[in-house]
Amino acid sequence: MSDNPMNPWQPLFQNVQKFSICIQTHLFKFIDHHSHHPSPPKENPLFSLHSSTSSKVSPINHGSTVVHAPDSLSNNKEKATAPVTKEELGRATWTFLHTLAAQYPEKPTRQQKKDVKELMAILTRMYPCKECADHFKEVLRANPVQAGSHAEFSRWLCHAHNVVNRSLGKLVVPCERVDARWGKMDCEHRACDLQGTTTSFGD
Ligand SMILES: Cc1cc2nc3c(=O)[nH]c(=O)nc-3n(C[C@H](O)[C@H](O)[C@H](O)COP(=O)(O)OP(=O)(O)OC[C@H]3O[C@@H](n4cnc5c(N)ncnc54)[C@H](O)[C@@H]3O)c2cc1C
Repeated sequence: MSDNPMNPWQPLFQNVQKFSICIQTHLFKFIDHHSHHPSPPKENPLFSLHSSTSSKVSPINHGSTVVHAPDSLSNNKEKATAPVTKEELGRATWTFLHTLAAQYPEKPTRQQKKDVKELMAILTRMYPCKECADHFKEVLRANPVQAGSHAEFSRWLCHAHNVVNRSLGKLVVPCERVDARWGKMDCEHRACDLQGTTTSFGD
C-alpha cells in the first residue's frame, strides 16, 4: 500500500500506532523503574502498523494490513521467541498479583471477592508451570483466600507468597510492611483504581 492521503484506513492506522506507542511507553517506564533501562523509544515502536512500507522495517505478515517489525527484532528471532524461565514467570505473576492486591478496594463488591477467589483457583489449574500450580493448590488448601478487604487480601497474598518462598528456601517478607513494597499503579487521576462499594451492606 502507498501513503495515499485519500486512504480511508489511514486514521485507523494512526490511532493503532498511537496506542502501540502508548503501551510501549508504559511498559518501558515499568522496566526502567525495575532495571534502570534507558528511556523508551519515542518513534520506533516494537511493532507498527502502516499503510505504507519503509526501508527500515521488514514486513512479518501480509494481507490487507502489513505488520512491520524493526530489523533488530525480525533478524533476531531467537531472542524474540526465547521462552521465559520459571523464575521470570514467577516474578511477573507475583508483580501482577501484589499490584492487584494493592488496588483491591477497602470495601470490595461481592463480585470482586468472588473474582479474586476464582482467579487464585484458576492459577491452580492454568498457571503455565505445572509443578508451581500443583504446589499453589496445596498452599490454597491450607490457606483459603481471604479477600474481605484490601488489608485482608494483601496480607493473605503476602502470607501465601511467603509459604512459596519458604518452600524454595527464600527469605520471607514481613507482611505488615507489604504496603511499603507494593503500591497502586501510577496512573493519572487514579484511572487504574478498582472501584468498590461505598456502602457496607449487601455482602
Ligand atoms: C503462584 C506461584 C507459585 C509458584 N510456585 C513455585 C514452585 O512451586 N516452584 C518454583 O520453583 N517456583 C515457583 N514459583 C516461582 C517463585 O515463587 C519465584 O517467583 C521465582 O523463584 C523468582 O523468585 P524471586 O526471588 O525473583 O522473587 P519472587 O518470589 O518472584 O518475588 C518477586 C518480588 O516480590 C517481593 N516479595 C517476595 N516475597 C514477598 C511476599 N511474601 N509478599 C510480598 N512481596 C514479596 C520481593 O520484592 C521479590 O523481589 C511460583 C510462582 C507463583 C506466582
